[in-house]
Amino acid sequence: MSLHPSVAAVRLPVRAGLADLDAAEAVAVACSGGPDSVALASAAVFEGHKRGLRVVGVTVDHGLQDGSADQADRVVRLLAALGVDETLTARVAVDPGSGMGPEAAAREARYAVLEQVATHLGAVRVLLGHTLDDQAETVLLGLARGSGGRSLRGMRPGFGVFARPLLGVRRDDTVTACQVEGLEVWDDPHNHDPGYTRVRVRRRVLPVLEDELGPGVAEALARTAEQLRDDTALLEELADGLLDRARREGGLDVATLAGAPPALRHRVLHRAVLEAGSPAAEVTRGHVLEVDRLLVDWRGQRWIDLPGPRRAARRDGLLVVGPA
Ligand SMILES: Nc1ncnc2c1ncn2[C@@H]1O[C@H](COP(=O)(O)OP(=O)(O)OP(=O)(O)O)[C@@H](O)[C@H]1O
Repeated sequence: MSLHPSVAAVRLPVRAGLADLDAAEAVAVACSGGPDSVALASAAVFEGHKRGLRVVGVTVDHGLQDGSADQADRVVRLLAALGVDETLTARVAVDPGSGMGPEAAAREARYAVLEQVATHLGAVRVLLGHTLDDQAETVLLGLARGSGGRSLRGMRPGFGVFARPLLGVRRDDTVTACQVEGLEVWDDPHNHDPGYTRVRVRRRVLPVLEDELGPGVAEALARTAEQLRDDTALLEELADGLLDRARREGGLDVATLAGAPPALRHRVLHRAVLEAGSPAAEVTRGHVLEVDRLLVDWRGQRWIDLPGPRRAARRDGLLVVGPA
């Protein structure tokens, strides 16, 4: 019997994503029980074992919903049935006082614990099930917020120990792959709650765009992200150099930075403000442009107030950002 195209669509990038690992190394799959990460786990077991890798599962129970412990147990059983070598459930309490929204706080806590558990299990990589649809939604959400390249570049295919091998795979394929493999997946009620902007983008906005503009819109949005990733990588590299120098010299050299193109100036200033301790969620483009005026349109202003509270000021040819 030939392989179903959706199963092949999921396995192919997983195989490619494991190709650099040596036999007997371990890879972890982060599984929520939803179709994306279940299809991912199935493909990882198949492709990983073929290469002699140990494949371990990790599921995180945030305890945010009733029955979440049962849900975690179901994922553990499902992963065992798939043939995963070992699965751990990590229970994480989300800090309500973190200043982040509950979703962002849960995500932050999840990545931290996934990395710890993976290390504990001896895994050199942690696979996440984000798909091309997730990427397209991220780009659309960013566009609607007026975000710059750093947001519109979307999710990275890899960062630290994490890898997202399904970033080029449509969600329809993960869902179909689970169906044809007879895998019972969890239908997260959050994914139906129109109170979430992402859910509305997924269920209402993207389908309209695909109807009106033709299929391939999601792929096009994902390509936008990819192109911006290249552009922003160059910008980040240049910014790194200027920020390294600023750390050595106790501030950003005004003459050098004032002569730099706006895209680079703004990037450097944004990062300098965050490094000085202004909370990311509170720093707007308006703040960055105001600090920029200290460089390119200086009319003797003494300092600029920033969230934190922090303050940016010119001092002896340097631009310094620090506590107010
Ligand atoms: N509770 C969890 N435990 C382990 N991994 C998780 C958990 N929640 C999310 N992940 C990982 O992060 C990826 C993206 O999560 P997100 O919440 O965006 O999607 P999801 O709706 O949970 O997707 P899926 O269809 O895989 O369940 C998942 O595919 C999975 O790899």
